[in-house]
Amino acid sequence: MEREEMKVITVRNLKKTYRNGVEAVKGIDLDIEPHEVCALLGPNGAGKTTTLKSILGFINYEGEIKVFGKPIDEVRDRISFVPAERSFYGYMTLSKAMKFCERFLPNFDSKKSLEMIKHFRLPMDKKIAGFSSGMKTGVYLSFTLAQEADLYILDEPTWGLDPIMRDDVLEMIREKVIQGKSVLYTSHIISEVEKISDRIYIIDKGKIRYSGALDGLKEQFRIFYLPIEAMKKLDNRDFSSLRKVPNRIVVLSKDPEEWEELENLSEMEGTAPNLEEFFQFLIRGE
Ligand SMILES: Nc1ncnc2c1ncn2[C@@H]1O[C@H](COP(=O)(O)OP(=O)(O)OP(=O)(O)O)[C@@H](O)[C@H]1O
Repeated sequence: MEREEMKVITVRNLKKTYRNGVEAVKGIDLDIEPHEVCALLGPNGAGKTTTLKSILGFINYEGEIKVFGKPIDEVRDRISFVPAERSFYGYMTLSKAMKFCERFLPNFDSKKSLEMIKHFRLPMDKKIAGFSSGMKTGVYLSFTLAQEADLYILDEPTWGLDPIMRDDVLEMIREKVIQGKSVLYTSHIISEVEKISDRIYIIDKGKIRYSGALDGLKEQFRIFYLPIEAMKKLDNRDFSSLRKVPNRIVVLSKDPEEWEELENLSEMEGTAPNLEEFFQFLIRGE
């Protein structure tokens, strides 16, 4: 218990079934460590937003969630977030929304926010409802990242941004960790996750399919390309994952004892997977 209190977020057996019967999250555990960028990576509809909404206490759920060892309502002042829906400021102009933030967001740094608004080249006198999706993302980031907090929870923080702005935002996120803060964010863009995350949770169909440090992947797994005939020799074997590509079977194996045998069959050394390959295996593996 004492060790768990050291964690930034602990999620235990989180389940969420919406009223329409959709089981969006089916019993997941998360441990978000301090001073890390942790990514929740998954395809559309995987349950990422539902997980963040549960952590933020915006929806009812089953299971246990603690943030800084406490229920979320006791630590809200230490958290800043970008929500999935970017419609909160509705028909306010950006300058009016800014005044709203100055009044209601704890530890809000107006100067920093203005700098970011300038960086995103957002017009102060126009209504936010008329902004493009990338501009709306810019608005929320300009408010959220200008708030002094210990934990940043960001739902798709690069949604709609052009590649240059996207890179800038990734740097801003990384910068938070350098300053000693912690970040949990969702994404379905693998290259982004690879660039800035220390730890990843891959989620699909409401379940965690992989969790661990990004570096750990390359040490733990090997990929082998085998001729189709080799498949017979592998019958009834329980590999981490198998995929078919034209004329080849691709095997992802976590068992070092197996690697030599697979190397002989493929007549090639196994390679460490990158995140893209690994993700394809988990999500599209057979
Ligand atoms: N309010 C809701 N009512 C009913 N079903 C919902 C609701 N919100 C989400 N869902 C469903 O729950 C599942 C998980 O959705 P969620 O938004 O958590 O996924 P996601 O991983 O964030 O997806 P995306 O990357 O597309 O935003 C989906 O099947 C979705 O249709």
